Amino acid sequence: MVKLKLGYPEDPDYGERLEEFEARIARGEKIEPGDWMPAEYRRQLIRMISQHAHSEWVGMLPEGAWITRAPSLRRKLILLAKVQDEAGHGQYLYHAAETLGITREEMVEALLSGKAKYSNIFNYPTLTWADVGIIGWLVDGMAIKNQTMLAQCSYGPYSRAMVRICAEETFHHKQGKEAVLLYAKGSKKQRQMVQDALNRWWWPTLMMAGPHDTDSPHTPLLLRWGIKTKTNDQVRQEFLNEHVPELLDAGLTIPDPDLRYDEKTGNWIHGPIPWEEFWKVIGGEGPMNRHRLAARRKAHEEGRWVREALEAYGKRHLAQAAD
Ligand SMILES: CC(C)(COP(=O)(O)OP(=O)(O)OC[C@H]1O[C@@H](n2cnc3c(N)ncnc32)[C@H](O)[C@@H]1OP(=O)(O)O)[C@@H](O)C(=O)NCCC(=O)NCCSC(=O)Cc1ccccc1
Repeated sequence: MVKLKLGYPEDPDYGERLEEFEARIARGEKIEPGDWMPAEYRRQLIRMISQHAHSEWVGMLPEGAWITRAPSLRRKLILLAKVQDEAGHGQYLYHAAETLGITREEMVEALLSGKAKYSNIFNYPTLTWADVGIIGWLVDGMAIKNQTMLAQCSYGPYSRAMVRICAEETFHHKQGKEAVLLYAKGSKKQRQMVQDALNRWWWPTLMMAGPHDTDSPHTPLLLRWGIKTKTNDQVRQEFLNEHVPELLDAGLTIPDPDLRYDEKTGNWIHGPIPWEEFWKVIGGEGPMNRHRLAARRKAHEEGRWVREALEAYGKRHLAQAAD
């Protein structure tokens, strides 16, 4: 897939280079695109950043479905801006991945052919308008916890993209929270609608942080090389500690009969997560996987003429500049 020019273990200076690379990370220096890096560091970053970019692009679909059905002009404007931001996040992330030697075409092909993963969370349907609020508050809430951790990561282009993305996600989070709090105090129908949305999105949101650390094959190496700066369980715990008290204060019921507060650690402890569902969803068998990929393929086909026009324009522009 990617032609790696540097970082092969058969390089006679590999040991020395690796030592210096790890020392740079330990000193908190950022690794930049032209710098030496182990082939596996590059591979892991391409995997993660491209999955992240795909998630942003597929992530436009569940909420995008509600743009034409928003209950007011204000809500419609907010949602339009949010979905547009997600397209932009995908762009920054694809660019960050391109600095590692993979092309946009290769990444898009991996997504459209169903080879690449993207976040489990976007394979669920948005059944009511309240889902839009819950996605903003909870899904963006989990995304922010994960991305604040990634903003500290050792790869410069990824960490810088995360800083900007997190600033925009904070707005997404606030608008979702504002909507949910309003509906939680609203009419009986609004309260039921928002509780139903919470019931459906709660467990998939907890799964978003990834499998438990004991079942996460990539975490040890990603931590060692500063790609991740916290583990999946640490990120999930931060999410719980912030969101559980706020959801309870809003008068909502969290659909976990085993959820409890641990006085000793100050942590909210969740009950068993239905991991069979997670593995099924990320294996392509979630409720909306086929639908999501079909929508992305359709958008890709319908955008073909724009890509071709841009290419033709670029070529003509270059030819004119050369004259
Ligand atoms: C934490 C984790 C997701 C997973 O940790 P790792 O150490 O990398 O993996 P680990 O060893 O723990 O797992 C083993 C296998 O399981 C896979 N898998 C795990 N979790 C998931 C999952 N949730 N979904 C699907 N697959 C998952 C994993 O890839 C691996 O499979 P592989 O070997 O590749 O075949 C990490 O990759 C990361 O931080 N990524 C960047 C952030 C990112 O992508 N964010 C996306 C949301 S952006 C957003 O929401 C913005 C928004 C909001 C609202 C609306 C619209 C947009």
